[in-house]
Amino acid sequence: MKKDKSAKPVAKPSEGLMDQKLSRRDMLRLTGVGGLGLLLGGTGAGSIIAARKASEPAPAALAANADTIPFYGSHQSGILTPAQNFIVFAAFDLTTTKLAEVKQLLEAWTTAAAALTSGSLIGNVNDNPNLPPSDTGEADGLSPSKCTLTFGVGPAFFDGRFGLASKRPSTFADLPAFAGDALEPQWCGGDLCVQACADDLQVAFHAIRNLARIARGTAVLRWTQEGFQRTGGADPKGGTPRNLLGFKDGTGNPDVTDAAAMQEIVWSGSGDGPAWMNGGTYMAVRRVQLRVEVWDRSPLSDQENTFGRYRQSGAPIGAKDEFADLNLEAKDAAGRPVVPPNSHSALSHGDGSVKILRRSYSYSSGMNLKTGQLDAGLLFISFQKDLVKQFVSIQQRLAKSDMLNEYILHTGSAVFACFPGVREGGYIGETLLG
Ligand SMILES: C=CC1=C(C)c2cc3[nH]c(cc4nc(cc5[nH]c(cc1n2)c(C)c5CCC(=O)O)C(CCC(=O)O)=C4C)c(C)c3C=C
Ligand SMILES: [Fe+2]
Repeated sequence: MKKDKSAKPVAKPSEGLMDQKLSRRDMLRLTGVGGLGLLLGGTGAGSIIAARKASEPAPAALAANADTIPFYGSHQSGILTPAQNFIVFAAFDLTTTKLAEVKQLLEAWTTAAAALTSGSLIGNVNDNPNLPPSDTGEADGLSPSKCTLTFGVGPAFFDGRFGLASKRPSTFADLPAFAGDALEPQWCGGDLCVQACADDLQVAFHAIRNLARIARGTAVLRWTQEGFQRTGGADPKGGTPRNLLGFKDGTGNPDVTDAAAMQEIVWSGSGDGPAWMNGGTYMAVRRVQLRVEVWDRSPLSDQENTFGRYRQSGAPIGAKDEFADLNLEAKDAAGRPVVPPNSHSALSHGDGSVKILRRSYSYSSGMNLKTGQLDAGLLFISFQKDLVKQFVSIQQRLAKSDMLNEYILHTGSAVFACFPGVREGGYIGETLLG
């Protein structure tokens, strides 16, 4: 992570608050005024924005670096972006009831996100010995690591607090209860979400930590979950990653380079809902615990029948190639379906007309001290233009009769409307709040 040259004080030394000697009491007073005032002795948004001089390159201009994913664009990054190695997912609750403060937060997050994804330090107070640095520092010297930050709002955002009830997309609501759900409130919901993905866990953690810090006084963390896939270093060929049940996971995903397919499956367009979501998408998040100990005692043939795919190759049962089409009509010599109808692949595929874009990560959160079992699983994330027609219809089929249900437990659930992309000079959520 490079030092942002503009991190020097904008004011002349004798003029700026940042250059005055401050007593410990002054500092406590300044840092106690809430997140957006933290670091800054004033509006957080204003001071963060002051961190980059107009003459210096905007973060998008730095995107030439192969390690940088552009932050600005017509869609948010972190959706079609090939999955990076790590995720730190964070859901936030707003503590303010003032819409102006929410807007101020999203403006401050925009400036911070542009810096975080381009590898710059946040803010202009990083070398004043008398103030807490505006960037927490753990990513100093690290590359941007393809960091993406994806922002969304939950259905609760449209309750009475901010006068935005009329802007709620008509079908945007918490997911219905599904058979077998074992949801725990600590892994559910949120007014806002930030999905931080990067090829380095410390870079992704740093992003969430600093966004949470900036939010102080306006929003608080509600829940977080870290996740991982195999790294590019361990799998330089970049094959389909395997989940913690040992199976390739992502094979049947639609092609993200097919713009027409993405328009059909992922992006909300004109006529699909409110204009403020044009170019946005809806995210479903499910924290799914895996009963790995039970799975590990199951014979290979049971495991393969459960997914309807071979473990080694990832090919559908009866086929050789990982990417062969699922043939759900094929029968064996005894007239039985080759791919079990209650297998995960058969049920999630259905008749093939309803698709979603999955972008999940494995997680490992230690162990259950009572049972001695691992708390490991899948942070399932999917993007779709219509949660009800796409995610809910598939999950209803799975919840009813998926053979995989014996080995999984859905413990967390949330949905978010992910805004369209941010234009340079604009801010996250501008189409809704502007
Ligand atoms: C409601 C949506 C889905 C949930 C929840 C879900 C959970 C889940 N999935 C796996 C592992 C695999 N899923 C696979 C395919 C697959 N899964 C879904 C949907 C949900 N999965 C879809 C739409 C598909 C693709 C179907 C198709 O059209 O081919 C596979 C097979 C390989 C692949 O295509 O990725 C695996 C493996 C787990 C472990 C899990 C919850 C813990
Ligand atoms: Fe699946």
